Amino acid sequence: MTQDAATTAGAEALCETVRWFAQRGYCPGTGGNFSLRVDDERLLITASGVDKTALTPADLLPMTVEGALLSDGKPSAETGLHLALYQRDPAIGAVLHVHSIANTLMSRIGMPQQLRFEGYEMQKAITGNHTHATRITLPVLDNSQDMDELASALAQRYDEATPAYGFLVRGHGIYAWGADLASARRHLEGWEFLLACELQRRQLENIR
Ligand SMILES: CSCCC(=O)C(=O)COP(=O)(O)O
Ligand SMILES: [Zn+2]
Repeated sequence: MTQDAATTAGAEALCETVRWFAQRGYCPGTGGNFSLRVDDERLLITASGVDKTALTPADLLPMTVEGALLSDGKPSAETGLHLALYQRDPAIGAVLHVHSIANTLMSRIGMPQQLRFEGYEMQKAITGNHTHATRITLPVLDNSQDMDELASALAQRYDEATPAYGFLVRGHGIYAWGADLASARRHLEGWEFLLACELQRRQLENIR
């Protein structure tokens, strides 16, 4: 597929964002997957199993929002979740998924259905939040190797996930999205900071 200038620029920007996270340890063992909406019908998504620390546009595959692959290659094993989000909300412009120690552990300790955050200035990184003095919630879905099952669990909890612009998958990682790449990245950085703070606070305060 030949790409127009906007798609080429979007691919470069997505790769820069992926490398930024990966080089900071958010994508160990090729973990994580990333996508960017190109227009109403098409998106770019990372190929499966590639090293995210050195990602280039050649590692991005074009596909339709309905799931038809538009080039050769094997798209992310978690493509189904990305598609479910783009299909659910045409305003979603980018979806980012990473694996960190904080997001993996925080979804397991006490097996929560959601995590609550209160009192952190960083809460303002999540669109719609203007103060630390409120409580925000991040839903936790049980992990599954069946993307249809995960997508249907997400559909049932979508109203909870909407204001969070994200959700955790238990023992697995976090998904975050936004209207564009910059806001998706801000949401992901914000949630990762909040999760790392809470994990460390629990350790320091001996909370289970
Ligand atoms: C080695 S991590 C296991 C797979 C995973 O959870 C992930 O995010 C990466 O899968 P992909 O097919 O997108 O490379
Ligand atoms: Zn994953």
